[in-house]
Amino acid sequence: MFKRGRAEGWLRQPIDALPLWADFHGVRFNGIKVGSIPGLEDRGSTVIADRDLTGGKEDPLMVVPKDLIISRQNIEIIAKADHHLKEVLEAVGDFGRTTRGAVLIYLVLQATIACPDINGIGVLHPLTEYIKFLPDELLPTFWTEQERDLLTGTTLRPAVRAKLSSLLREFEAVRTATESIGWCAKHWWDEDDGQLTFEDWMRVDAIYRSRALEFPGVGDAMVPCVDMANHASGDTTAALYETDEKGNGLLLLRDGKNITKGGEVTITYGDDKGACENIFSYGFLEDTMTSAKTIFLDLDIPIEDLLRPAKMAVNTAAPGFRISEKDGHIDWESDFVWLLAINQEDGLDFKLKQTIDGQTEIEAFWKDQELDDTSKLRTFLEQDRLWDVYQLRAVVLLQSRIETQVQTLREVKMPERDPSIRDGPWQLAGRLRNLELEMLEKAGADLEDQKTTIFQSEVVQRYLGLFQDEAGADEEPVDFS
Ligand SMILES: C[S@@+](CC[C@H](N)C(=O)[O-])C[C@H]1O[C@@H](n2cnc3c(N)ncnc32)[C@H](O)[C@@H]1O
Repeated sequence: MFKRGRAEGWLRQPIDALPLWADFHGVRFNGIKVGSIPGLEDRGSTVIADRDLTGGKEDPLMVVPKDLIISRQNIEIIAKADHHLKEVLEAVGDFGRTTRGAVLIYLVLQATIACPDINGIGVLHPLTEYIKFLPDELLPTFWTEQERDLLTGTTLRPAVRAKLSSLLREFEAVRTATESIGWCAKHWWDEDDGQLTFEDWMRVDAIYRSRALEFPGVGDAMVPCVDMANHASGDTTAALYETDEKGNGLLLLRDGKNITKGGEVTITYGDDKGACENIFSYGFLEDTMTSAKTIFLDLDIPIEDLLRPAKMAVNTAAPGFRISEKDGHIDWESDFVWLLAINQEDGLDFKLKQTIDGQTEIEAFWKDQELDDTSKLRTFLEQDRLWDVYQLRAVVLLQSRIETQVQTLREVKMPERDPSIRDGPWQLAGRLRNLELEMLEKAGADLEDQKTTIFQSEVVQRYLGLFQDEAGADEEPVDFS
C-alpha cells in the first residue's frame, strides 16, 4: 500500500504543503519553519529558524493541539468514533492496548483511508493527511541482505535479525486476528485485491520507531510537526519538547541558546543511546559520535553446565550483559551473568514443586533461601563470603565473551564494496564496526585490570589455595575451573 501510494502520489505530500496543514489544524509556529537545510538534504526535513531566535526570551516555538498527538489514549478516543479502527484494535487484543500496537494499527488504517481503491472505511482524521509528509527512513530493517551482512560481528546484526522475525510474527498475528472481519478480509488480505503487505508493516514500524518520543505526562507518542525536528546531542541540542498544562505538545528553545535565521532547531532523541541503537531506530550516526557508548552482548549458559535446563527455566534476567562508556571509563552490568557464575557446590539448588492445578514448577534456592527472581541473585551473592570469587568468575566469563566478539569483528572484514550496496548502509556499517571494536578492546583491557585486582583479594587467594597465613599453613586448594 505505502509503496504504491508513494509512487502514485496518494500517500505523498511535499513538505512545502506542511504550513497549510499546520495552520488548518491549529498548529502554531513561532519563528520557525520546516524544510531541508541546503547541503544537509540527506537528513530530510528539519525545523529551521525563520528569524533570529534568542533563548530565554521566546514563547514556545511550536504548539501542537493535544488532539493531534498520536498517543495510545488519543487513539482510544478516536476509536470511539471510528468503528473500523475500534474493530481492529479489539481484534488484536493485548497488542492493541500497547502504545506501539495501537499506533501501528492506526497508521495502517490512515493509509487504508487514503487509498483511492478503498471506500467507506475509517473516519478521515488530520493525521490521514499528515502521514503523507513522512519520509521512508532507510532503517536497517530495509537494508538488503548483502547490506545487512556488512554488520557481521556488530551487535546490530542480531538485533535486526530478531526485529525482522518479530515483525513477521506480529504481521501474521494481525492477519490471523483480523481476517474474519469482512472489510479487512476484502481490502487487506484478499489474495488478488488485498492491499496490506509485510512491507507496509515494516514501514509503519519504521515510522513509529524513528519518530516516537517520550513525552512527560503522555508517554511514548508521535507529535506531528515536533517530530520534524532532527537530533543533536549535548550542548548542541537547541530545543526541548514537553506538554503544557492542557496537554498540548510544545517545542521550546533552550535557555541560553541563540539560533540565527536559517539555523537548525534540533532536539535530542536521547544522548545516552549507543551507536547500535541510533542506527537501529533512526538510521544515522551523528558525525561527532566517537564511541559506541553502550553495547549489549548475549551470553549463553554452556552446554556442559549440568544445571543449564534448570537455570534456563528459572531465569528472569535478560540473557547477556551491557557495557557502557562514560568519560573514558567503562562499566558493565548484568543480572544474568551471576546465574552462570555459580553452581550446586556453591549453594545453588533447584526443587520441583507441585502447583494447585497439578502442574510441576521449578523453584530455585540460594543456600536455602528461595530465589523467586534470578535478577536479584547479585544481592544474595554480594553478602556471601565468597563474593570476590563470584565476581572473578563473572569477569572471566565476560572477558571471554568479549574476546569472541572482537575476534569475529577482526576476522570478518568489510568486503570489497559491491556497486549495489548503498552509500548509507556502507558508511554506517563501517563506522559501527570501528566504534564497537574499539570499545570492546577497551572493555577487554579494563576487565583484565579488574581481574588482576580481584585475583589479589585474600578471599580469592584462599579459595585457590594460594594464600599462606602467618603461620604458613596452606588452605586446602580448590579447583577454580
Ligand atoms: C523524527 S525524524 C526527524 C524528521 C525527519 N528528518 C523528516 O524528514 O521527517 C527522525 C529522522 O530524521 C533523520 N535525522 C534526524 N537527525 C539527524 C541527524 N543529526 N543526522 C542525520 N539524520 C538525522 C533520520 O533519518 C531520523 O530517522
